[in-house]
Amino acid sequence: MVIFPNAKINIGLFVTEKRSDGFHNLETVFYPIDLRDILEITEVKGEQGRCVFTSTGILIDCPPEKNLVSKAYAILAAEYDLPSVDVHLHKIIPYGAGLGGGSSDAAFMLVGLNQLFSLGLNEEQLMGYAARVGSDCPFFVLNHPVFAFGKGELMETIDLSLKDYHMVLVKPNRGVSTPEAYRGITPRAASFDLRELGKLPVEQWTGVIVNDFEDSVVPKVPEIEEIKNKLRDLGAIYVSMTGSGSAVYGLFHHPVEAEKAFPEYFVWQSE
Ligand SMILES: C[C@@](CO)(OP(=O)(O)O)[C@H](O)COP(=O)(O)OP(=O)(O)OC[C@H]1O[C@@H](n2ccc(N)nc2=O)[C@H](O)[C@@H]1O
Ligand SMILES: Nc1ncnc2c1ncn2[C@@H]1O[C@H](COP(=O)(O)OP(=O)(O)O)[C@@H](O)[C@H]1O
Repeated sequence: MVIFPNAKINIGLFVTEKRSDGFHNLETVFYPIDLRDILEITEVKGEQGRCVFTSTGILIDCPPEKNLVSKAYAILAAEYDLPSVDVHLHKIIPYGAGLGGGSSDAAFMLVGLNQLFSLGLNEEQLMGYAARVGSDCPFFVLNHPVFAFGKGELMETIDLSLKDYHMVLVKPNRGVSTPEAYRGITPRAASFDLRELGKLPVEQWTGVIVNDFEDSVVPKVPEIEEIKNKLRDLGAIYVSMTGSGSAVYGLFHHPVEAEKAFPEYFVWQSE
């Protein structure tokens, strides 16, 4: 089985409260984008409970057994008699980026195993297992635009489409780890109800739809501000960092020559 886990961007991100469990409550919109990894799951016949993980592409900075794909397998294998599998990930989505790539790989692994071995899990059950992998993992089970709150695991579907816009995504060479980014945050109340995002024209998002991580992350990765400025110079009508960074996206009315503008960085553009 070959599947293609996709990335997400955050549109607006308010970190509203530090919780007693050490996590933070947030309010954000998760929006799926068509930047994808490649994940191949192969059953090893006659064996049970073992997942051998290999990867190519971007080198992931953690051992195979710590990979979120292995974690997803282990969570299901603890409750179901799963045949052993060989899993190969071709990593294309940058990490330390705020694009949720690892969470997506894990969510697709859960969904893939459910299908491959006919486990009969419904969406709600899959989201429950995904929540044990990470806070933004359940989103990738749904994979349509949502308003997310709580730790990011609670979601309401929203009506929002960016298909009329061209998106350019740029990731500076330096990444940002999620726990480190949360450490720099001072929680504050949300200044806009992101459930209503679809009603606000993109042309009016600047200054209203903000990402609370930017204040603490940008001083550590000054390239983010340079990229935002360059995207604006290229004609972007809205620019923002996604998640805890360090990737930045811009929305345009027309396609632009982004690879030429950012030869030193990872660049992806929507079709
Ligand atoms: C910041 C966000 C915004 O969408 O995304 P990314 O930038 O990572 O993509 C998410 O909150 C990231 O979710 P995720 O990457 O799944 O985080 P987890 O693995 O659950 O948690 C990693 C660490 O981040 C902190 N954390 C995470 C989520 C949350 N709501 N509050 C937190 O304080 C905790 O320190 C936790 O130990
Ligand atoms: N399949 C995976 N893809 C990417 N990163 C993974 C994966 N599995 C585990 N990780 C670990 O997760 C870290 C990335 O998490 P994070 O910084 O939250 O990324 P992002 O903010 O881009 O979603 C990596 O540094 C790596 O150690």
